[in-house]
Amino acid sequence: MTSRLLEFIDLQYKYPGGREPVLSGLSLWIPEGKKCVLLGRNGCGKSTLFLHGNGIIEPQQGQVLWKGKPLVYKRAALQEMTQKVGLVFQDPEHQLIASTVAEDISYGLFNQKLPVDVIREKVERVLDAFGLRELAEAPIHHLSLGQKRRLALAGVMVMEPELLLLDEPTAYLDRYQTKNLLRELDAIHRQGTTVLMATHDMDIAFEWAEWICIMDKGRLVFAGDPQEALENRAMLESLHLGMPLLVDVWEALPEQWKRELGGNIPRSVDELRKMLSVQRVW
Ligand SMILES: Nc1ncnc2c1ncn2[C@@H]1O[C@H](COP(=O)(O)OP(=O)(O)OP(=O)(O)O)[C@@H](O)[C@H]1O
Repeated sequence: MTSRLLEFIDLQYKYPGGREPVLSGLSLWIPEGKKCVLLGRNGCGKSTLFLHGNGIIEPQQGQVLWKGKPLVYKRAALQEMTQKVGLVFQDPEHQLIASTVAEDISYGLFNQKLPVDVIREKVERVLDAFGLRELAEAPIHHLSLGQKRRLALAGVMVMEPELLLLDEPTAYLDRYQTKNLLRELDAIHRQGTTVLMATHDMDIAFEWAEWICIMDKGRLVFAGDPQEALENRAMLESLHLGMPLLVDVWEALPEQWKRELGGNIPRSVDELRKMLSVQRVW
């Protein structure tokens, strides 16, 4: 049975001065070891939920559980949570605090009071893993947005979190950068980290995720695997999420081809290409 790594139970949250609650009875859980996507339109509360995920925001009502145990809202326990649950903000400017790349990556490790040689070794590893070696001494304000985003992810991954929360990581990335990021996330996932990405992009969700959660108006409206989400076409369209492009392509294929291909919508263009070449339909 899949275990629940992080679980939100009946969360309610209204920002001070806000008219409506942003989260109104939201319950969802993140299955351990899966690549998960959180979908929902602008302003439905995805970022607010993420801020509950590692204890930055304390629920006004409801509970957050980590491996079945309620979060403890005390300094030491929260510091531990920010190590276990890495949060990458949508805007890297909200995340980067030190003056150079290497300093920024090491910041959390110094907070953990690790020995200097251990810190140095971890920073070196992450500089290589994220292709930041040549920028190690660069001032942060010299970096491009794409480099800042890469650095924000590196600064979180150096803490070796068990769960990685990414808030719209593909916003403002071109197709090439998006593909690279998804490849990086696959590598992170293969090394044992559970990943949850907030996005509006159905194509990414369908191609990449193993588990999809959909929020609307501060509540969960769907949780399940991507194929199951596609069976709820009316729901996806009513939430203005639309269908992945591959579904439209699939639907345009002749009925006989679809039958010969086994009736399952391919998850990526590569998969479609493979199916078509195996079946020799073109
Ligand atoms: N600090 C804040 N103070 C007051 N209201 C806020 C604050 N942060 C967010 N909100 C409001 O809460 C609602 C939910 O915002 P949130 O950023 O959680 O949604 P989201 O689903 O992540 O949106 P997006 O997809 O556009 O990033 C919005 O109406 C937003 O204006």
